[in-house]
Amino acid sequence: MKKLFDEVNSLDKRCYEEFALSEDILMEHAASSMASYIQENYKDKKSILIVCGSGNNGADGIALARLLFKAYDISLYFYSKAKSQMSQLQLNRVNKLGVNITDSLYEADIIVDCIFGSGLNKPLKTDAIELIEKLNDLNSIKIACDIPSGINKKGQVLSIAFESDITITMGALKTSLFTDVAKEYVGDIKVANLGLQREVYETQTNKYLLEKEDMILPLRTKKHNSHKGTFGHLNVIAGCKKGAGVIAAKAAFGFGAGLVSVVCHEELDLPYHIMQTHFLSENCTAIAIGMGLGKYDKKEIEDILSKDVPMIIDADLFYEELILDVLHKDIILTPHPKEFCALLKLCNIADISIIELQDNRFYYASLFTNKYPNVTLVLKGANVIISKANQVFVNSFGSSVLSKGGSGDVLSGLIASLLAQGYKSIDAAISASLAHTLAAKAYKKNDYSLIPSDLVEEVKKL
Ligand SMILES: NC(=O)C1=CN([C@@H]2O[C@H](COP(=O)(O)OP(=O)(O)OC[C@H]3O[C@@H](n4cnc5c(N)ncnc54)[C@H](O)[C@@H]3O)[C@@H](O)[C@H]2O)[C@@H](O)CC1
Ligand SMILES: Nc1ncnc2c1ncn2[C@@H]1O[C@H](COP(=O)(O)OP(=O)(O)O)[C@@H](O)[C@H]1O
Ligand SMILES: [K+]
Repeated sequence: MKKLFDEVNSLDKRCYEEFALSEDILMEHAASSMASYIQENYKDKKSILIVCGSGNNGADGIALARLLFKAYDISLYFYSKAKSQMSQLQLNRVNKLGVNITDSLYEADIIVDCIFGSGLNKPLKTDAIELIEKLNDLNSIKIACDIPSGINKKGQVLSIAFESDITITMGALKTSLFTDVAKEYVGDIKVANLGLQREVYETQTNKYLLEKEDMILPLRTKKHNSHKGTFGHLNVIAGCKKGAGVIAAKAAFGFGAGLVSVVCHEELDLPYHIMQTHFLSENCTAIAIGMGLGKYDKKEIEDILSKDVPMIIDADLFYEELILDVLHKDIILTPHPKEFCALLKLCNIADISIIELQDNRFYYASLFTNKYPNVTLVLKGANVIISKANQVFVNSFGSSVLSKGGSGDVLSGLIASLLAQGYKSIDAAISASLAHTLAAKAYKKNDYSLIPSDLVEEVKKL
């Protein structure tokens, strides 16, 4: 996993104070990282338009113009006059070289957005919105310097943002690049070193971006003397919408649980390898409950929730006060944003709209897990946030391929499967979430066509 930071100003400051690196050195490395990226990846391109604002984001752009002068046909466009000390210094340097400064926006092969970086601290004015609209309409390769202009420090987009293909971010990864809203704008994210290796530049953090290597599959290579019970017995509680439980059960079986039973009073048409029971199994090693639950018998659900068995709770139960009785336990919750808003309200943490939640996902996820430190929260979305106590992990591999009914049920099944097989809650949540999104990524048919069973088939091939 890679470290994520809410802000890097303090890390820059540490470079000046502890390592005696000047702002000029840091900026030279920032610009030089962008220049190398462009030269390595776009050898055949000719023209580059660098659009600059008045601060140090603009200064990065001016320095980039100097570094690529003569290698490409470079033009600088100024949204506003160079104001910061560094941008004036950089401007002085390019003026001496004779870099072209233009007042027209044109469809260069590459456009680099250096209008606003981490300094964006108020809503965009109309002229900035119009500028970004025009840039977005151009059919160029689009690179954002540090962060696409229009995304603020919290990862919110108040009006519009630059739609980049690539964001080259300075020093370290920031949480603002990993909100659901930002995902529409950031493209591929690369990190530019600022004159130090990342492990030296970075300090401690409690937030991490998950990588493929963080997925621990339930491989059986070290288990030879085994039987089906070795790999756990999952009980999935099916409710009114039985399909949800069945999808979860199938996913769980495909992800390695030795036995899977669906608990349901009505007869179900299940594949032969999945069992049906009317009550919890004596030997069950994990429970999945909530998906498709609908109307239920309160006493029965209370009994199930009171069991001392690893448990994942999903969907309908986030609207029920019953859930308050188990939030002190080591359980996993997998709400989507609407369900999480309902849960926050039930817990008296906040009464907010989905928009407000989506604009502050990290904040509310942390509020919740700080209040309930034994719970592992999997807050679904375009970038899934997984959090327990003070730790936060982000899974950014998902895509709109997954925006289908039933995708969440597959996820619950995958998590439950790992719980049944003995994974710790946080490990089950991380590995199953990665498996879910990487399986969707591996799906090669049309991206509108995925159905839950396709997802399970891809999970089997991971
Ligand atoms: N501090 C450092 O050592 C480094 C800074 N770097 C660059 O510096 C950037 C931060 O620079 P700054 O702090 O100067 O900030 P920015 O360049 O992001 O922009 C801030 C400027 O825009 C103005 N502004 C903010 N919101 C506005 C709005 N909505 N409409 C109009 N004007 C607005 C501010 O008043 C300020 O003048 C980073 O994003 C990064 O690109 C990099 O060179 C790496 C090293
Ligand atoms: N645009 C997207 N990008 C990434 N992941 C997505 C996207 N849309 C949906 N998902 C994922 O798909 C799943 C949907 O779950 P959910 O909304 O509970 O659906 P359901 O209850 O119908 O199964 C979640 O894991 C979510 O993170
Ligand atoms: K920018």
